[in-house]
Amino acid sequence: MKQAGSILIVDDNPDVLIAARLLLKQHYQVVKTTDNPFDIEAIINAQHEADQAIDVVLLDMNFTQDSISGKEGFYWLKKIMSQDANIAVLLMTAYSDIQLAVEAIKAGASDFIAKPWQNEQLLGAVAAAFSHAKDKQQVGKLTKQKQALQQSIGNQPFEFLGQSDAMQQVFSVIDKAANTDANILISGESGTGKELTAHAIHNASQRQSQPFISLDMGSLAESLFESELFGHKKGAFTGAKEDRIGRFELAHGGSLFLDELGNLPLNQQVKLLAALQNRQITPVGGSKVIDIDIRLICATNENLEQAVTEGKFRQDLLYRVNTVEIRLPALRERSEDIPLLCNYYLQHFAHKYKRELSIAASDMTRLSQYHWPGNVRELAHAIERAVILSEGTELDISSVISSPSTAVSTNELSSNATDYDTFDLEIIEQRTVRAALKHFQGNVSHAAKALGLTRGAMYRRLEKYGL
Ligand SMILES: Nc1ncnc2c1ncn2[C@@H]1O[C@H](COP(=O)(O)OP(=O)(O)OP(=O)(O)O)[C@@H](O)[C@H]1O
Repeated sequence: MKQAGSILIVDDNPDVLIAARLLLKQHYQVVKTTDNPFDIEAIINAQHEADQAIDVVLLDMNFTQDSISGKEGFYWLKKIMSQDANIAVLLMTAYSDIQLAVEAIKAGASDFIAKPWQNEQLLGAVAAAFSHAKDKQQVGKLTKQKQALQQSIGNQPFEFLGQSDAMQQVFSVIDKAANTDANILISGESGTGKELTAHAIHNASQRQSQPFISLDMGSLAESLFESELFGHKKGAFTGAKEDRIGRFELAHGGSLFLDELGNLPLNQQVKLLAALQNRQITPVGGSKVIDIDIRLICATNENLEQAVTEGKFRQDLLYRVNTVEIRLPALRERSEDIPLLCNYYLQHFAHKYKRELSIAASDMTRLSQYHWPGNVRELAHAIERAVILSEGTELDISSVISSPSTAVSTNELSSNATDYDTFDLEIIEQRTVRAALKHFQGNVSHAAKALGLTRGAMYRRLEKYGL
């Protein structure tokens, strides 16, 4: 049976091309030949586009008649390696020369073979070159996977805390569901800990030593969804300068976390559903189908059932992703957790900014009564800001609760954001952002849309104002 794989033979002698082709065609699926090394680049590109990327090039060392220096071979070897580092190049020459062989291998060739060859000898060298090419491809893939993993490690989550009954219930569902491969849908307002929950599920699952790959659908331009999810081939669209591995493939063996699932456009929902049903994907512009083994975790701060009713979200996709549902309570619904969280973040930021600080009992009561519209994210930012601004050994919570720019009383929330008692644009902007968040019950995407901001721009403002 023929082996999968593509080989290109480059030699200016037509007899050599015919002999090598006849032999290798019996063993490999794709065998291309050329007597002109200037065609190499175009053939490699065409094979790539046809999803039959060249794995091995069998390359003559000397193209000009009577040339024996091997210089041309080295020139084309370097060109091939810079065009596609995954290709293994097997050099051949009629003038067997150990010194040349050593130099060729030092320059990056996979091996060296002397002409005329014995068939068995050539087959052995080509098989070794194929295995070298597979190793190179694997290393390339692992390097990309490592980069993606390092990004997730960079966002190392905080501890996941909660003593309230509501959070204990959440932890219990995580315990039960983590070890199954069930798809999980996490819902809750912005800042309630949906991403932290996704990490907790992955870490408690049997996939914990495999990648955890996330994709925030809220911050993606519509044209990028498909390529981010499934990857693309070089040249698939303008700007696709090289192959890109999609998140599905990066997460293979591990967990894929799709944040803000409600933002996925309807035409992309069909593709996601097909990928989940078939457990296979095809990169944009490619034709090769790739098997995928992932555990899917999705999050949303939208009501997806309502989105189904409004025709914005596919019912069949919702059924696919919500085998288990976890609803995270807003912080104001579990105010008994507030002291625990305040102390945890106080300790964290006091250590970070090398401060010794505590929270007075009366201030803790005020913090517990505050309604925290931005949930735990707001609490963490508020504590960090207070740690920086406090002067004594007691945490000064005036920057959290009573400064005019950050304090939010129920009155203020119900007041019109554009009732000007100040013309300070920053304060007006901050109030407007708050009012929009309140209006959309903490739904960042909706608030951003209403304000005419991208989700990224909205998050920058939330950070800036510690919301
Ligand atoms: N239970 C918790 N214990 C400790 N920290 C928490 C908890 N919940 C959330 N946080 C912290 O709050 C911040 C926001 O959490 P996370 O990103 O998980 O929220 P989210 O619900 O995914 O938000 P969004 O919908 O805006 O993406 C993070 O810094 C996280 O560490």
